Amino acid sequence: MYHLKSVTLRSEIIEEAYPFNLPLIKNFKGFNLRKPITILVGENGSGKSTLLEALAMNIGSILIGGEHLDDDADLKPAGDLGKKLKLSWRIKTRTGFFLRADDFLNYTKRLAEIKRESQEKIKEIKSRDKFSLEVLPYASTLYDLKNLYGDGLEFRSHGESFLDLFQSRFRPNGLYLLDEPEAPLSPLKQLSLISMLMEMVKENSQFIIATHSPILMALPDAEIFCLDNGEMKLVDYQEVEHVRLTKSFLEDPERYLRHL
Ligand SMILES: Nc1ncnc2c1ncn2[C@@H]1O[C@H](COP(=O)(O)OP(=O)(O)OP(=O)(O)O)[C@@H](O)[C@H]1O
Repeated sequence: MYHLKSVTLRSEIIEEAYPFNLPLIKNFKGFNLRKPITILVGENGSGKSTLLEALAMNIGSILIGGEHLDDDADLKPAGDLGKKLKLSWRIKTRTGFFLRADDFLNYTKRLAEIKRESQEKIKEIKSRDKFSLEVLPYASTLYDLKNLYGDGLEFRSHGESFLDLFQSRFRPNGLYLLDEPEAPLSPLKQLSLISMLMEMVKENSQFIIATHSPILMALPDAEIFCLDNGEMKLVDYQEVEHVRLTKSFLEDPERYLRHL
């Protein structure tokens, strides 16, 4: 059984500033989550990330690769919107995370830094006193990193390490908010991601995914909301602009290119 059931507004919106001035938010009536996977599509700037961030703030999700949600000043407006949202749950879960592909690079870099700093610290302490217990916290950090990520995300390509991260951080019964997870992934690896998500759904996890990828939009067991024109509308896969345009372009790229 998946977790989040519906999102509505707690009170009327009277604020004028971002994000309340976005057409999507001005017209927001709420939405139901009737499938384990909810996909948000729409033009650039339609408000997908804003909505995901507001949900993450309301839920108190762990942000992978960024600061703690409450410490990230950029997320303050989304937090204000988050407070206005009323979430109803089938079964509330505290498992899960919020992942923005943009944060991911910082994350692997930061992990590599922590690893290097810990190794250097251990070396430095041991050069002073071979048996010092001061090494323990650093050794424990290295141990945790190895346990979570094996020999290191930093030795893998972006796409590979991104998938590793999913694999190592997914837990059953979680709610996962993913913002454009396709960003570092080849089409083949997007299929791997689909396969991973399908496995996680079998383990009672739920996903809300903002994406521009026609491949990810084809995820089975998903409902697709299109956020264009300031409204949230349920759409069929074949109706989505990204799918229609990509298909038509690939059939005959010249037809488009000669007009550009
Ligand atoms: N901190 C901010 N202050 C003011 N406007 C903002 C802020 N963040 C985003 N916006 C605006 O809000 C609108 C929606 O942005 P959002 O990032 O939610 O769109 P999106 O649908 O996720 O777009 P994309 O597909 O390009 O990622 C955009 O017009 C954007 O410029």
